[in-house]
Amino acid sequence: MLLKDSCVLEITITHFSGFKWRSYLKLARVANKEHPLHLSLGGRLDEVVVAYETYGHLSEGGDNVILLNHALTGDSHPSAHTQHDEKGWWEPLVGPGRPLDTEKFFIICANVLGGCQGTTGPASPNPDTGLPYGMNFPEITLLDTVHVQKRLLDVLGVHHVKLIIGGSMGGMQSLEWSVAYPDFMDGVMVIAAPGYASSQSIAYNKVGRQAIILDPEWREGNYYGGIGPEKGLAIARAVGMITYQSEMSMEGKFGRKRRNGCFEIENYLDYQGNSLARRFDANSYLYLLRALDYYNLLKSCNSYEDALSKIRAKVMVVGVSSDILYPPYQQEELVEAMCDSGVDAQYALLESPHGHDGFLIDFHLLRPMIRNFMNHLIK
Ligand SMILES: CC(=O)SCCNC(=O)CCNC(=O)[C@H](O)C(C)(C)COP(=O)(O)OP(=O)(O)OC[C@H]1O[C@@H](n2cnc3c(N)ncnc32)[C@H](O)[C@@H]1OP(=O)(O)O
Ligand SMILES: N[C@@H](CCO)C(=O)O
Repeated sequence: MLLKDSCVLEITITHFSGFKWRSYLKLARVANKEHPLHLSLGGRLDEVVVAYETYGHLSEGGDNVILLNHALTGDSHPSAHTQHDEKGWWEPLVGPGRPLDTEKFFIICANVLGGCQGTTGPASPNPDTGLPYGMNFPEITLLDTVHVQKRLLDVLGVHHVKLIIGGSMGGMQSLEWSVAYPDFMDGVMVIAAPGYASSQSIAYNKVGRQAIILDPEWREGNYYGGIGPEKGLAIARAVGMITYQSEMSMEGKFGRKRRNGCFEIENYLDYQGNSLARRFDANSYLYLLRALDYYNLLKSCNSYEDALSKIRAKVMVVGVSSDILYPPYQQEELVEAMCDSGVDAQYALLESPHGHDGFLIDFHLLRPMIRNFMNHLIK
């Protein structure tokens, strides 16, 4: 659905003080009272603004679009726009002459629904009250984020994309895309993401959420303008960081080294936890972890096979050899099920010691994988 009154807004209102305005950030309203967003779990949003960035130029035929999806705590900034701009989370992969080549392709990256970097989320004002939603924000799924992205592409006049790509939560969104809008893309590349959230991954998320909601500063989610549950969020991130690494990478980096009376791994987890507490909204973290828990391609269909058989795109699934969060057998299982459903799907293993976050570190290994898949799409 194309909203006739969609427009780029001058500012987005958010009550999250860690929101970082970047000069290349663009905003689009993709839902309003006349065209609300009906959510998969029954809720509704009467106002949705999406924060996004674009790289390169849309070709005349509109056949050069790549949609790039970020992971849990990422944002719409995968790469610097100029040499003076801040580096992004996929800097070595996105840019002129890089595998996601901004001289050839029009690359779009949007902050997710429920996020805290410009797109509508729990820190946004509830249009009914003018106050931040907090925990009155409706429950969301990654499929809802996909519908929001689709509305954004409609607004941008994009009718087809060459590739949808992402790692971790970004990979899950890419898969949701391939099932929800099967004819909209030529290819989908999914890195370090499973076909559904495992019980173990839900367990880690449970601990993270508990750390936040048991922080007295969480105040049932009504902390905007105050301190907020910084300690709880830092603990939640520490748990997450353990799952994003591997025994080998931690042993290599920290071993049993000590400093200031603590093991270095403890210092590291404190540092990473506190860093996230400064740059991320705790309520967004709660909602996005829950969306990860709900992720299950079964949901939109009668069976996993039914869902996968809808896919028309060519698919490349990459597992990270040392990933303890979404171990490679989960990607192998997914590709096997896809092939059984008649999908043109391939599997590749990224041999990395860095664990789940290998997709944010081992760029030299990802580079040829992306290039090869792009060539496969162009054939
Ligand atoms: C799409 C997206 O997913 S976007 C979100 C991705 N970004 C994040 O997750 C942000 C958190 N950062 C990270 O997890 C990592 O930096 C990665 C995955 C991006 C890269 O991994 P690596 O290159 O192996 O970095 P590493 O895990 O060693 O972390 C480096 C940071 O920890 C700090 N650090 C390292 N050792 C210690 C220690 N013993 N004590 C305290 N701090 C430490 C470093 O100073 C550095 O800080 P900086 O990021 O402020 O410069
Ligand atoms: N470390 C990344 C990946 C998590 O899946 C992030 O924070 O988004």
